[in-house]
Amino acid sequence: MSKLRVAVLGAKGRIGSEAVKAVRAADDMELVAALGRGDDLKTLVESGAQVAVELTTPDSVMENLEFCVTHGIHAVVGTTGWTEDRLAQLNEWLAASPETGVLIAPNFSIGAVLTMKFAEAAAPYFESVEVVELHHPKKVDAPSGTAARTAQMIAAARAKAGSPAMPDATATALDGARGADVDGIPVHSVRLRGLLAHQEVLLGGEGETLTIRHDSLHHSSFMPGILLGSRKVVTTPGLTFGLEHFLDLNG
Ligand SMILES: NC(=O)C1=CN([C@@H]2O[C@H](COP(=O)(O)OP(=O)(O)OC[C@H]3O[C@@H](n4cnc5c(N)ncnc54)[C@H](O)[C@@H]3O)[C@@H](O)[C@H]2O)C=CC1
Ligand SMILES: O=C(O)C1=N[C@H](C(=O)O)C[C@H](O)C1
Repeated sequence: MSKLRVAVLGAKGRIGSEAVKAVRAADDMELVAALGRGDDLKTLVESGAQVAVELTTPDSVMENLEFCVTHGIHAVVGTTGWTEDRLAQLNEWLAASPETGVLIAPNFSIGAVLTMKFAEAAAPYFESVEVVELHHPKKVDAPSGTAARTAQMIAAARAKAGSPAMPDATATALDGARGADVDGIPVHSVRLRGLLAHQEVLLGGEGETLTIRHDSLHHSSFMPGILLGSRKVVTTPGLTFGLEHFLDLNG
């Protein structure tokens, strides 16, 4: 069987360099290109890449994806910074290239995906929910893509269940003291030397609290998700948002 031809964009970065090693080590994949900032995207075409793993920065990801999608190269995207406008633009490009697949995964680690699903399931049963994400201090965006997605899923679950507004008597607050508001869910961002990627979802009800915590201790935690996404995206045209869609979480 022929090997899947995979390229990595952002190949010298923290997660990109780990992805290069993971693709090289996968028996069913061939690393055909490893591009950094300033490298020519035409290399993707010349190398015959079928999948581009996009692990760059929020200011680079759109240009890279436009190139990939318009050249029929599937993409597995871990880069953060997604907004409704950006997703609409990506969907426009995909509409003109209907056989191409793009997976955007706010988080590739199975534990983080499960944290999001558990938080979504638990949210309607508690009066209060807040998200705390904790990352290494070189991270350029806040809140994390994972925390933003978690908060969106919690808010949607609460809206579906008809949950009332959360109790909060705050009358005066310093700017930022109550965190960022993501669809009505407070999200707090900590940047601390020594950390990698961590998240807590705090849920509170009458006389009890539930804390769902996930820790990524090494970038290796993201690799099984990147490899799985690369294998699946080639047969999944259009936009898939969230690795959970490529996992059987009910089995
Ligand atoms: N979805 C997930 O599970 C994960 C996502 N991330 C996200 O991945 C992104 C990268 O994170 P890190 O590796 O920590 O950052 P980093 O700053 O270490 O790496 C980014 C790399 O991309 C390169 N780059 C920038 N523009 C480029 C371009 N146009 N073409 C090729 N390379 C380019 C930079 O020079 C740098 O080497 C961030 O958005 C981060 O939030 C990080 C870890 C896990
Ligand atoms: O920048 C990081 O490191 C990470 N970014 C992603 C995010 O913003 O959610 C995923 C993970 O948290 C690591």
